[in-house]
Amino acid sequence: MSSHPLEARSEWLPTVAAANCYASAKESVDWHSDTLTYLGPMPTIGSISLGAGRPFRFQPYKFAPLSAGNNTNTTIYAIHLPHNSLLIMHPPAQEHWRHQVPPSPVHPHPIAGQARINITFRHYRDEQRLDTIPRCRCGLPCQLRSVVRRAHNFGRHFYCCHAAHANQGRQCDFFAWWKPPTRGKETSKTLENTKK
Ligand SMILES: O=C(O)CCC(=O)C(=O)O
Ligand SMILES: [Fe+2]
Repeated sequence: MSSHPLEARSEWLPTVAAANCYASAKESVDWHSDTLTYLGPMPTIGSISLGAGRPFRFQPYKFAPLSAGNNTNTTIYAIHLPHNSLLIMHPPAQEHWRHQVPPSPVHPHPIAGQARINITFRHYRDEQRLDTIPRCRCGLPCQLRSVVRRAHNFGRHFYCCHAAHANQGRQCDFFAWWKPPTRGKETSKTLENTKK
């Protein structure tokens, strides 16, 4: 059941499982929010941990609204992810928070030892497809993100150029606010070039 107006209206049915293998305690994932391009705004992500236990850290963005028990936006929270555990990142986990798996001591597993496998289950939304996502001036599909570094428009979703990773660091200045699909029509139109 969706509870946020921007969440997918359809039932959460994972269409993608993405696996990460951390061979040892040295392997880590730095601070980030998960890319929203195919998930759409306000996704729910299920995350299974297998093998060595590792800490998982999360921290609200500076301008995220404070909630009860969240005293300052610099607080870093850590939870232990043991073997065979399920972590569910509910909305607005990606828009208001960032997360990481730091390089830190592991709780070894009797068979896997230091190794940990993480599988995230993600629901790619019907309307967030390669043929509906806008293309930037480089001619490549855009990335969907939300505003995280400014108080103004905090949390608002936008498309931007994602060419740099495939284009030797070069990218264009394409910008377009994400617009919810009109009811009954699974399209993602955008409001191009309005100010951020
Ligand atoms: O390994 C984990 O528990 C999290 C990995 C992660 O953040 C990701 O794949 O986006
Ligand atoms: Fe992540």
